[in-house]
Amino acid sequence: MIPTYTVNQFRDSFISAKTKKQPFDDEVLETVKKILEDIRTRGDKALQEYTEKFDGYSGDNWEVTKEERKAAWKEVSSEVIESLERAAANINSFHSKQLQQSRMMEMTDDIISGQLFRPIERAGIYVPGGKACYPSTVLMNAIPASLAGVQEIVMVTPVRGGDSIPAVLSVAADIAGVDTIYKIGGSQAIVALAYGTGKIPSVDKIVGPGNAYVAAAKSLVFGDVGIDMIAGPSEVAIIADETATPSFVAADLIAQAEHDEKARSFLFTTSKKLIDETLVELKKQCGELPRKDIAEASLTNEGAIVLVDSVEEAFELVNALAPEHLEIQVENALQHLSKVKNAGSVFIGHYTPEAVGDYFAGPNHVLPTVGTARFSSGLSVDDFVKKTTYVYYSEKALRKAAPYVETLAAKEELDGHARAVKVRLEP
Ligand SMILES: NC(=O)c1ccc[n+]([C@@H]2O[C@H](COP(=O)([O-])OP(=O)(O)OC[C@H]3O[C@@H](n4cnc5c(N)ncnc54)[C@H](O)[C@@H]3O)[C@@H](O)[C@H]2O)c1
Ligand SMILES: N[C@H](CO)Cc1c[nH]c[nH+]1
Ligand SMILES: [Zn+2]
Repeated sequence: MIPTYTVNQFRDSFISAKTKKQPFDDEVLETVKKILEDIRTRGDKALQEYTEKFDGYSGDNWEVTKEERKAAWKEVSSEVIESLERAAANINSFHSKQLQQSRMMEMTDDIISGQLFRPIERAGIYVPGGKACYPSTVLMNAIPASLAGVQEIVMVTPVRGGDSIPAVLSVAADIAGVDTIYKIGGSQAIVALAYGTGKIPSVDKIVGPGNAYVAAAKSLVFGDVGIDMIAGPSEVAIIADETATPSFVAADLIAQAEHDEKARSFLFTTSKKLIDETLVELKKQCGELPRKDIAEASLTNEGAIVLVDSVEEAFELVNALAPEHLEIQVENALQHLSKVKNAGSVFIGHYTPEAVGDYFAGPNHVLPTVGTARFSSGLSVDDFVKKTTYVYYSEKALRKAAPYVETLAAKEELDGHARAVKVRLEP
């Protein structure tokens, strides 16, 4: 099952530059480059061929119709609808506090400066669908976009067998304010959203998690469109001491591992006893799991348990790892929050499983992975807002600034710049 490492072995295997994980390999990148060129050249025809090849859907009409979206509500149970609506309310409430107004930074008679906050006009959201169905990811992607005031939210997600997407995704899309849904997925969907294909309109920014093909496509289209991040497989790091409950720890490691064979679940603990008991629990709990094979492969090949000398040492390793999710299951957990430097999202105490954040608590679950939490953040309203600065100077203000601007322009040997000031102040 999940291997144990010493602190040094863990550093060498997971943190050192040489062994650091990449979200996709060269082979995936080459495949996606070909798909990109082909779709840019042949548009809808190529999109249809790739969608048939990878997702088994051969039709050439990808939009989920208004009638289908209406009918979907009848296929979803009232419990699921209520859960989605309650989750959406929490996500909405958390993200609404991220909204910012355009603002003036300075306002005198002679100088005005500030920032205009404007929403992106068209956003594309990717909802993964290869190995599981993620209505929660519809909410997490689309609610911040809706709150930001995005004019058109276009969702893409692959069919999962048959020729339609799961009804629950359509219901979640309605709840979250998605305008249009296309049943396309993988790198072909990202390329279609980036450049348009005839039937699929292009967007200004693409957000959302996905597998290696999706990540590679996002990296290739970046620049022509905006992206939120290049995400790798899901991750959780748990810091636990002797007060942690082995069955809770094991459950949380498994909850991440069941996403994907490549998902990464780590336990850093000061307690040898907790390790022994967690290993027993992992065996027991995996046995009961429908997605047992995925979880076991993930834990065995990508997971790690590390016995540390102190909680401080655990934080040092976690900050170097910069995991997507961090759980702190130690005594007085809240008091350790200030030790967190690098993590996408933190879950504090014995009764805050990451799963409550995945679905319900309010913070976003689209988060930086594979160490990118060192320099980036999870999805938020900010991802859908552009900030344009503005400045006004009166003649008097320009006169005061002129010597400094002219000196700097001269230093850069840009006489035209100096002239643009001088010409205005000449008698
Ligand atoms: N961070 C988050 O918020 C979050 C949420 C949900 C899921 N995830 C992660 O997202 C990932 C989802 O991956 P997934 O595979 O389930 O769904 P996915 O929708 O990202 O990928 C499936 C698509 O990949 C394409 N594909 C598959 N094999 C291919 C091949 N050989 N060549 C070219 N294209 C191919 C197909 O078009 C298919 O539709 C998982 O790693 C999961 O852990 C993250
Ligand atoms: N844990 C995932 C992000 O890594 C998000 C998710 C969606 N559904 C369940 N979990
Ligand atoms: Zn999850």
